[in-house]
Amino acid sequence: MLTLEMENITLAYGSKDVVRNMTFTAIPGEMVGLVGPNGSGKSTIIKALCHVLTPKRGRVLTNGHDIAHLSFKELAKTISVVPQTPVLPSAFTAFEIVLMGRNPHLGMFKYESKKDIDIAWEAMERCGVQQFADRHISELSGGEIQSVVIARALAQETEGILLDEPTANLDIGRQIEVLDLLKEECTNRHLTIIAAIHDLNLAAHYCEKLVLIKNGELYAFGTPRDVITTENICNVYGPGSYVHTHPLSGLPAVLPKVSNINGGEPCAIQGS
Ligand SMILES: Nc1ncnc2c1ncn2[C@@H]1O[C@H](COP(=O)(O)OP(=O)(O)OP(=O)(O)O)[C@@H](O)[C@H]1O
Repeated sequence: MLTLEMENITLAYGSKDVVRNMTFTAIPGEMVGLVGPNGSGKSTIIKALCHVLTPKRGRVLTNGHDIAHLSFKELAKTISVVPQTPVLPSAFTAFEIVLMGRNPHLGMFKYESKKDIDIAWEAMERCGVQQFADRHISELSGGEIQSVVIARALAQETEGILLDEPTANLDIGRQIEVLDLLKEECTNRHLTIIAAIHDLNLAAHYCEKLVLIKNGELYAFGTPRDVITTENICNVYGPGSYVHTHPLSGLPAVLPKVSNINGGEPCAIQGS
């Protein structure tokens, strides 16, 4: 089981700090959503959590150990990553891409065993992409590729999964399928999942905790009910939306304010 912590992290590109003093913790069985406007630092945080980017200050801890001291292989056995724009070899089939998830588990100069092949195939079935197994990755749509890369992360069998906009290229039906699957994996296998998610309503529905980021700084951290309030959302994203309570789930739901465009008056603000 994996506890993943950011401890007072500052992240920079060159001399420019883009994330400052970021602290939060994700625990097993919890999905944590990174939410915030474009350019607020979500992808940069994901990069630091998988040690692609070294912090200027602060530490990333896996079960209390500084991630900087883990070997590449140890890290790959602990955390898998679904990037926003995966760079994949176009000549590979979808199955070969998913099988790559087994690489950290192979010995030196060893090929995949039948067990590795079974695990990769099962991950494809769980993600509903088995029908693409023999197709080259260059022949798949953006949404199909995204699902294949999620299958690769599951095949890696790590206790932590980081996802940068996992539903960005998916239609609403697939968004729900993918988030249902991640939620089920998270709950049943006690995984620790951190995902950058733009859609605040999906984030509120699926995540136990949210990290709300404004200009690279932590604006709020807590449950969706604590974090998604009209006041917080307007302060971070601007005044165009309001938060009401979803009639079925009781969770916060974000809608545009009624504007003069469709003849209405701005709505009274609720739930702040
Ligand atoms: N490689 C880079 N070099 C320099 N600056 C960068 C680099 N990558 C990102 N940035 C800058 O860092 C800031 C944070 O970017 P980041 O991609 O983390 O934001 P984000 O919240 O993921 O945005 P989005 O929601 O648009 O994907 C932005 O100002 C961006 O321009």
